[in-house]
Amino acid sequence: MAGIICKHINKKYGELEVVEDFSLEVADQEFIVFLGPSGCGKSTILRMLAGLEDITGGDLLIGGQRMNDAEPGDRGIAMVFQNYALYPHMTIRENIAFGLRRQKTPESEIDQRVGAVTKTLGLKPYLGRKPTALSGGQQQRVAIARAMIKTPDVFLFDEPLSNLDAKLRAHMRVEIARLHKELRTTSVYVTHDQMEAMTLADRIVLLNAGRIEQIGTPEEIYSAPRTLFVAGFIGTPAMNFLTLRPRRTETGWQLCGDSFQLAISGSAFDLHEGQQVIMGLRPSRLRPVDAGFSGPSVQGEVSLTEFHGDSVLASFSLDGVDLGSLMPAEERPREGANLTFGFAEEDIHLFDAGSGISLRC
Ligand SMILES: Nc1ncnc2c1ncn2[C@@H]1O[C@H](COP(=O)(O)OP(=O)(O)OP(=O)(O)O)[C@@H](O)[C@H]1O
Repeated sequence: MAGIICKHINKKYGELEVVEDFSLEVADQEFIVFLGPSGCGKSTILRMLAGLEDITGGDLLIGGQRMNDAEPGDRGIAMVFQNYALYPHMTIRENIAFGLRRQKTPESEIDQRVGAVTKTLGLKPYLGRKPTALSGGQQQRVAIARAMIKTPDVFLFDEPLSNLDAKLRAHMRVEIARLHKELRTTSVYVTHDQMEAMTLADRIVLLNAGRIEQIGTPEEIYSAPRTLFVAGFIGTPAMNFLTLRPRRTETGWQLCGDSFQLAISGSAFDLHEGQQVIMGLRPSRLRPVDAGFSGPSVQGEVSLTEFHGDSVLASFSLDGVDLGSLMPAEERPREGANLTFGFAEEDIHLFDAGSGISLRC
């Protein structure tokens, strides 16, 4: 087992810097997920950890040892790829045993270890088959078995579930979580799927354009996004955003839109007169309220309702911006209804409109 330390790592392709000043400490046994949009540098960082890509600058330590120039095979890692990377001419047993056989491990030990991992992963019935005779999910399980059998210090996963359909992806996600609970091997997992990140990660590293936007537990990233980018990236349906101007009042602050004002205490935020701010509100926190509601609220005419199963997303427009309110399906409003949507001050996220940085103190 081993922790990983990345100190000011960067990666350049010629003049193009695709990873900038990346610093992170992954604790022993931790499950870290790199999350971000396509092209943000997740795979490049993972490949630098694996030794499949040179590190342009900075230091990489695995288990306390500097690994910048170590061969992939000398890093104590095992990697699971999106495309499974199985040998098509070999049986499942041969695929799983390949690494051990190359290390000249005695056959009796290979048998025992193949038996153990295939039992854990439910692969025993398929040992004699070739990879093409397995489904995508089964092939990915073989790829995981092949990584597991090496008993590495660190697992690296590069979008391992991307080629699977939604149902199988959800199933394999649970399987990977279960394996981690059992093995506690330090893991770094790359995905652009926020559900995978939220459910698997001890901590998420959210990346954007080669830079870290935020590092935190799934709860921290969801409930206290530090930037507008994080707030917009995490959460389904996406967060509502409105551009407002704060004005000081005798009792607190007024957030002024073009056609409405919201009175808040503002005590949790670093606000200034004359500033432009962006308010974020999760659709699930914006709910129809009665006339007696005393908290902050906005009004709007429901233009569309979308059925989501247990819930309904009602859309309305305010200051020319489309907003959504997520409510239980049985409260589905009539399209055209004029409603008041209320929320709690604690549910407000405020960001500086220029820098995109959270204004929460
Ligand atoms: N060999 C290369 N030469 C030049 N640029 C590259 C090379 N490999 C990757 N890049 C660039 O580096 C950036 C990061 O790529 P990377 O594959 O790490 O992104 P990613 O976040 O993993 O994206 P995805 O989710 O689409 O795989 C991208 O802009 C990509 O175009």
